[in-house]
Amino acid sequence: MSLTEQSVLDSLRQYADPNTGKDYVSARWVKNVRVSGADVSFDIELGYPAKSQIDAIRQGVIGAVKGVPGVGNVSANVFTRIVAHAVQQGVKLLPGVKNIVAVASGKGGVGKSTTSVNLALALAAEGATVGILDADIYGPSQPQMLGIGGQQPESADGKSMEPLQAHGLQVMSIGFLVDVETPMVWRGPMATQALNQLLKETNWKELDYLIIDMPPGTGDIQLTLSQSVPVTGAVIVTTPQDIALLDARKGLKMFEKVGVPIIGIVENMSIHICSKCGHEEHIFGSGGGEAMCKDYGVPFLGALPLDIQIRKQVDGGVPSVVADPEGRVAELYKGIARQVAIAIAERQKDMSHKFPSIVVQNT
Ligand SMILES: Nc1ncnc2c1ncn2[C@@H]1O[C@H](COP(=O)(O)OP(=O)(O)OP(=O)(O)O)[C@@H](O)[C@H]1O
Repeated sequence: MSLTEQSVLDSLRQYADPNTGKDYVSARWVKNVRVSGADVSFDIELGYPAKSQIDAIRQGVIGAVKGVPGVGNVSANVFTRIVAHAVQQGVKLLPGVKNIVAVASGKGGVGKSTTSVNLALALAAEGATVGILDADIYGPSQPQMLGIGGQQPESADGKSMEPLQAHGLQVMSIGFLVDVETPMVWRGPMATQALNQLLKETNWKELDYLIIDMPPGTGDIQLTLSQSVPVTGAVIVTTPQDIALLDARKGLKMFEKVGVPIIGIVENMSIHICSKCGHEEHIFGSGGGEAMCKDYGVPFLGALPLDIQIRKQVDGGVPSVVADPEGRVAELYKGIARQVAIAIAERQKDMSHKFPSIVVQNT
């Protein structure tokens, strides 16, 4: 086989991405192949953040092309470019935000906020620009979980707000604006208006992903939000308890109803490991989350143990992914984040900017 662009592409088909299992030629992530004499260079444009894996991927693709007879020097430029993907029909993307992931739960207290913040931090750790919007009107906990409680956003023009910064994330929370100690009684329209304002009047800066920590439950507020916010996909958090699973099913149906794809389900507090003797116990039952995923044909993203460190770290303002980045729990969150990013990368890209907006005018 002589050295041509085609023979380079054929050799690259032999290398499967370590996360998607697919080759980059089929994914159309190979760009700018150049053959000059015996030397070859090309770009691999990953659709998901992979800072910790870029070197290994570069070695892998170079190795694949080195197998072509007659090849000399091979150089590969591997980088990530995250683009905006399609959202519900008729809903416009937000300026400065490429992809929105709604993290929801059918009921409160299952660990939705803990999962949201660790997911956001895991995406950021892999090199993405990430924001988190705490829309949990019933118990805004992100300011405390990120160690920035008591702070307030600044506004230069009196109309829009600057997000706060914590552990590399851009952060906005309903908790910055209301007194967390005296929870307000939110009526539906008031809550959705406040949350929409919070989302749209924050100066998000070039976000690859915005994680929204949704209010728990599946009532009117949640339904209106999932209809009006441009969501790329939803992650549902549940515990293995029957009652939580039942509520999670309602959450799943709510998103389906409004045309938001479900990225997958995270099972939290899945297994308790005794910190003294290491004994493992399924306090809330076992296998429920996975069974639910099978029933509904949605991916099971992973399970987090009921672990005192998770609680201590997040409640102390330094979530596990930052507190112990190489630890077992951080690895679990990173695995979930990777699946979320890949699911988004594989979705249809946003094409709305390619079409002119049609304005009907009476002249
Ligand atoms: N896997 C876990 N192991 C131990 N503690 C956890 C775990 N996940 C969450 N927690 C703790 O459980 C409590 C509730 O978690 P969190 O606030 O994330 O739940 P939530 O679903 O967002 O609740 P709500 O919707 O009511 O605000 C927190 O104190 C948190 O630290």
